[in-house]
Amino acid sequence: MIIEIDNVELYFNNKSVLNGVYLKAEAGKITGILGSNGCGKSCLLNISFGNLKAKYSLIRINNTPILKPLYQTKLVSYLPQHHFIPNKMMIKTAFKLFKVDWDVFVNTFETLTPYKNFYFKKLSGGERRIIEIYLTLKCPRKIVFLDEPFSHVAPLYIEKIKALIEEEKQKKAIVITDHMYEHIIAVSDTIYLLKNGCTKLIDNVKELEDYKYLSIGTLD
Ligand SMILES: Nc1ncnc2c1ncn2[C@@H]1O[C@H](COP(=O)(O)OP(=O)(O)OP(=O)(O)O)[C@@H](O)[C@H]1O
Repeated sequence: MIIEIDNVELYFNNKSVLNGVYLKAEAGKITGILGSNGCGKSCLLNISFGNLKAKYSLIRINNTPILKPLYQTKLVSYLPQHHFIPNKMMIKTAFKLFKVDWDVFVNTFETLTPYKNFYFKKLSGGERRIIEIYLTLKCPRKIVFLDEPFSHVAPLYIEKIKALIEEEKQKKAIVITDHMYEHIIAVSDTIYLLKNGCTKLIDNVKELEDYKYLSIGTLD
């Protein structure tokens, strides 16, 4: 499975946000997007998922244009930047809805074992995020978009999430963005820098310094 996001143009009140985006993600690879605050990363994921309408955008899957919002195809799961599971939903209900096995989950995240019958509102922000990331990654969808999965998550859990991402990439196309650039660089097979509304394919991570995303010497 190959997904391409092409020719995206997005404006808010005549201000251009995206104007020359091309991004390709494929099963077996993790595609990372880096970029500074406000450069349009979340907008790009929302446009790709289909819940934000751009002036122009073209999504192709295996070379075939997708003319309806991607979320209507049941091919994609999406972790937005903010909590998306309702406060009043029970955790076990969410696992059932996403068709994800609770017992396998608690094998990896033992400390969350007592929470099966809790409502989401009873969890800390990070605990909630871990469950949302896990459900987004593990549910039976072929394309996964992850917007800031590492923020608000403790270092040990970040390592577990990275391992899960590596595991899931074998059968899924995963697109990921986060400001924790070291983790994005570590997991990604392909990296795009989003800058001035355009994506730039990064061949060598030192280019992240040349394009002034990172200070010179950061990666030494
Ligand atoms: N609904 C909206 N109306 C007007 N402007 C918006 C709207 N949503 C986003 N923007 C603007 O679009 C730009 C891109 O926003 P976006 O959230 O995609 O950035 P981002 O790269 O994800 O940033 P961050 O890393 O800080 O989360 C920003 O300048 C933002 O102010």
